[in-house]
Amino acid sequence: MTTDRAAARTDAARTLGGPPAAAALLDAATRLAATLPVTPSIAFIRVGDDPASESYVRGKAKKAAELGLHSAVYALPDNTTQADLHALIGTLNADHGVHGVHGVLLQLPLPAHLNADAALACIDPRKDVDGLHPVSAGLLWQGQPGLRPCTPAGVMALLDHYRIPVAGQHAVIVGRSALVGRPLAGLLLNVDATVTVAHRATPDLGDVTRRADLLIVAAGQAHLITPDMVRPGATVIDVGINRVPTDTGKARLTGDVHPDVAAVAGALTPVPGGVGPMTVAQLMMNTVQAAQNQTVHGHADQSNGASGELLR
Ligand SMILES: NC(=O)C1=CN([C@@H]2O[C@H](COP(=O)(O)OP(=O)(O)OC[C@H]3O[C@@H](n4cnc5c(N)ncnc54)[C@H](OP(=O)(O)O)[C@@H]3O)[C@@H](O)[C@H]2O)C=CC1
Ligand SMILES: Nc1nc(=O)c2c([nH]1)NC[C@@H]1CN(c3ccc(C(=O)N[C@@H](CCC(=O)O)C(=O)O)cc3)C=[N+]21
Repeated sequence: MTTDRAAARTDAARTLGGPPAAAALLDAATRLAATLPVTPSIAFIRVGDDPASESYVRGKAKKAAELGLHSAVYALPDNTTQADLHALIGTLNADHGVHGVHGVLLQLPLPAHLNADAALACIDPRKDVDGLHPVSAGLLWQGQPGLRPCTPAGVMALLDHYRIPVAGQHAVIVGRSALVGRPLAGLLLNVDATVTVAHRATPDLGDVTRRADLLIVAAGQAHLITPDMVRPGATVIDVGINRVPTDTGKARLTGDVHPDVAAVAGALTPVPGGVGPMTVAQLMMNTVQAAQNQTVHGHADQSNGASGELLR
């Protein structure tokens, strides 16, 4: 009877919704913030007029306000120079004290004439709430405490929330960006997964993805992952956010995973409503932790992140 019912269903996969897991993370961030002597404060820097970046920063600032954190958005014009950008970061780095800034987030991508890596490297590592400074990346790869990139850390929090086992599992990541794929590989390795990272030069992507117990896709290619590329019962995390046109002329968001994968996977994150909300929630947690590291005795002399909770 059970078998018949399972066979009749097209959506076998358990849906791993982002909002409940994000709510738990936001609640933890709120409780930690309440123990601090300061109101955590984050500065967003956005350059140019990319509509997606505008909307992401608006969403993050709104969430910060909901949690009672301070935030400020620095929207710089498209013709901003590298020196202007570094000067603003320097000012925010130096803004210490009771009403100071604890987190600095540089929204990517930047206009083509600007060097994002050079700008990210200017951020004080203690204020690197996006976890993209080379110091943060190095600490992650050494398995040391530090601020972790929000999307990869949000994926880990989502897996944790839904009690998806990671230790001993074969995790396959599609994508190797500094923002998502690479740091995710480090985080999974730190909790004892066996990790494979695939990219455009991987000759037979399906051959690799079919080996995954845990498949995480961050390629930015709508519906790249089809059902034949997924081992039955695997957990599939769809990080991709793709804007595709619809008949009505309005863009619709879709992931890197084809919807038919739901018939094969054991568990699957939706897009939207999956990893996206986790990214925003993790940023709030990182901001509160950065504020703690900068203000609470015993945390102040750390280069970036000291609490045991940051280890993974
Ligand atoms: N939900 C969220 O919170 C977030 C979602 N995103 C989304 O995640 C996606 C990835 O983002 P990001 O990492 O910044 O993107 P990048 O474009 O920087 O990196 C994409 C990676 O995917 C690989 N890739 C692309 N196409 C293929 C393919 N056909 N086969 C194998 N590998 C492929 C690329 O390989 P190669 O290196 O060889 O070029 C690259 O490593 C995007 O859709 C983005 O919008 C990003 C951040 C947060
Ligand atoms: N320095 C930097 N840090 C980032 O973290 C960063 C970045 N640059 N550049 C771009 C990507 C993308 N990103 C998302 C954040 C939230 C959602 C999100 O909340 N998505 C909602 C839907 C949002 C909508 O409807 O548009 C969801 O998936 O449900 C998505 C994507 C962070 N990024």
